[in-house]
Amino acid sequence: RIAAMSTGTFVVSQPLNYRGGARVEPVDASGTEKAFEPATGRVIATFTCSGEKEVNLAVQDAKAAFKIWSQKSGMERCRILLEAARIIRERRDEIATMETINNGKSIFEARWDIDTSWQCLEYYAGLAGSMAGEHIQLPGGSFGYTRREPLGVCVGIGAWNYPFQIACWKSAPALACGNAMVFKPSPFTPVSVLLLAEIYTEAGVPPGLFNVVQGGAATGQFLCQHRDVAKVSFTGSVPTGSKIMEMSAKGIKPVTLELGGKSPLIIFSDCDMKNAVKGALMANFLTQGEVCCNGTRVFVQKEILDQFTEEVVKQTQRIKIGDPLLEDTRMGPLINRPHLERVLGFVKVAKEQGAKVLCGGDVFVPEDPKLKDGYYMRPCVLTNCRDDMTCVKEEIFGPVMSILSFDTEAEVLERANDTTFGLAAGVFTRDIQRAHRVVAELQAGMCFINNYNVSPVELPFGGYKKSGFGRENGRVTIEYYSQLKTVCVEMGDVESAFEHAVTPVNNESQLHDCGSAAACWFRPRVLVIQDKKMVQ
Ligand SMILES: NC(=O)c1ccc[n+]([C@@H]2O[C@H](COP(=O)([O-])OP(=O)(O)OC[C@H]3O[C@@H](n4cnc5c(N)ncnc54)[C@H](O)[C@@H]3O)[C@@H](O)[C@H]2O)c1
Ligand SMILES: O=CCc1c[nH]cn1
Repeated sequence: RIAAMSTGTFVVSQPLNYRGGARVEPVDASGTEKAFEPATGRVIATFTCSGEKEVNLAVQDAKAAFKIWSQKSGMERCRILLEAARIIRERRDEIATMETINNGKSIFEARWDIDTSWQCLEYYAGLAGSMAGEHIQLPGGSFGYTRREPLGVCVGIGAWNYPFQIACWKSAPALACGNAMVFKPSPFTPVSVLLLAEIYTEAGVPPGLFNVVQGGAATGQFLCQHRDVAKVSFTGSVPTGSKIMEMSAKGIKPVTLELGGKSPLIIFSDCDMKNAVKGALMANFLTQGEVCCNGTRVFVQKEILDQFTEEVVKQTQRIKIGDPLLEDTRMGPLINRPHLERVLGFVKVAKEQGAKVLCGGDVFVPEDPKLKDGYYMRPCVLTNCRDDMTCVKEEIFGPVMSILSFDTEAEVLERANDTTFGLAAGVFTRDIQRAHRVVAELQAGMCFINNYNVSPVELPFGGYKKSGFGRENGRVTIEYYSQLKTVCVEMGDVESAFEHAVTPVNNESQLHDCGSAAACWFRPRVLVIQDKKMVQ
């Protein structure tokens, strides 16, 4: 039904909270918010932000569902996640349409996002059945083993640039590990995550396992401070990430922080020029440049600066801007008017600081009259940039590429790393040794060689430095949504320290000859106390 929609027609008619397996209106409020269709500037939803009582109910439902879900075997969870992945795949166009309407990204790109969403569910479904601990042999037939157990109720808080995908990248590993989740999307993009909640229910997760609360900072704070929340996974800006970490620290809750960036893309003169130009566009203009890992500082080796710049400008000017639901559109509107103004402000400051605008950087008004109140701008390429300029130092989160030139590998590495961020980095070169040498030196969590902004779900994604910590995707993320329990099993008798005086152990062979696990651990301490030579 939604897939058949055209821009300017959709309005939200159902509640946007999801609790106990159904859409609900929140029982209390912490204000209201409006969601827009960026393509037209129309309001598509006015909704109530969840208050403390609603957050409590969502966590309570999640807690109850956790009891059921965490008792299932990995294979049982796997089957349900695979079914959810199948439904997402089947409804790909409908979900992508919803994402495009509420976020503004082109439908062409939104379909890619939905693909990396169901792929993520499939990937963690596959891992669910193989989550396992270790068995460790101890002396005298005693042994230990470890159990990888879920954490409990996890909170996911998302940004507005990849609303459906972020919800999947957080919930898939969380649910695969046996956790429940309460998810809060950005108030700018409250809509598509409801489709995910319904799909999980249809696929067979227990009611309450995946709940959605809506709202901004206040709702987010209730979630982070809730005593029954075991973990917070956050995607958003550095300042908010810092507050999330502070709140979580008070409750000793582990956090995953997926934050912002100002990533370098290094183009050496021996690169394949065609691919390097394509890579630079991929690194800067997906989702109107509103991508955390974008390579917005494009360092180009002097010998090819003019040729590269000319080609990048030519390709950038060819990007079709307009109605994001049209098949041939490749750049839609930015998320909202304040953000558009902010991005245009960065271009203005760049010019004032001496940068040269080679193309774009201004408002774009589409011919279609229904789009006249949308938030469009032309993608921008800046040259004459210096490392100390605002456009080169700060995350713009819009379609603005800064080109910088360099001479040597050592020089570019130093400049590329001279940032407090460390999310991503890229290098284009035909020299295989240089490629690996350079990425080994780059201070970034996600590095690309001869490509940029591809997101295979098998690979961990996350930042260094102020871009955050913890990872999404890849096998390692299982560790961020589970905890390890160690079980020590005594097969002999308990050897108590208090039953009789312990004879000092005099040599190595005696130490290893002890009959029980406990004896092995306690005797060396006695040895330290009794053997004067050792304490001296
Ligand atoms: N590293 C990544 O994977 C990744 C992905 C997407 C976006 N981002 C980053 O996100 C930023 C843009 O997103 P944004 O503008 O939505 O970020 P934001 O930090 O303003 O908001 C992110 C989320 O946090 C919530 N929030 C705000 N204040 C809060 C508080 N005090 N307590 C709890 N929750 C709170 C918001 O409502 C929203 O849901 C950019 O910096 C971008 O780089 C990072
Ligand atoms: O915006 C940054 C990259 C990303 C996409 N989905 C989650 N993170």
